[in-house]
Amino acid sequence: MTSMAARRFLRSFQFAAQGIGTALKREQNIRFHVTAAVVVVLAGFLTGLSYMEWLIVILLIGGMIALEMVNSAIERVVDLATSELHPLAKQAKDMAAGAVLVFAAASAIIGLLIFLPKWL
Ligand SMILES: Nc1ncnc2c1ncn2[C@@H]1O[C@H](COP(=O)(O)OP(=O)(O)OP(=O)(O)O)[C@@H](O)[C@H]1O
Repeated sequence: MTSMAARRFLRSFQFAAQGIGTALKREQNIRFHVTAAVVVVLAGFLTGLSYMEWLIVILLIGGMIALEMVNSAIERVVDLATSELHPLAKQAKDMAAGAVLVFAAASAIIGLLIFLPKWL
């Protein structure tokens, strides 16, 4: 990689890190997901998970936080596009929120399928 390309890559990385920082600072939902992730990881250590189960848990935690950040980004873009009430603005925000709900429900079910048999 040329030093120019490396610098550009590093800058993109810095902007992404700023995005994560902003999300943590401004979005209560994302702080909730991060807290929930810490609880799940602690529960994973206490319960004892297999290699595959850890892979799934890490994928779900990362996916959940990433999707919540995309949802927050969509909310901002919609608010930037219009300050008026518009049916498309509502559809965009509600679909993004719905996507978060779908992934959260799937994650919760998979989490229960992984943890419950070990606890019962
Ligand atoms: N510009 C808009 N036009 C039409 N409906 C909107 C608009 N902005 C938000 N809504 C709708 O109003 C409802 C409440 O939105 P609200 O603004 O309270 O939350 P949000 O912007 O979706 O998220 P947050 O509370 O995190 O800012 C949602 O159904 C949302 O889709």
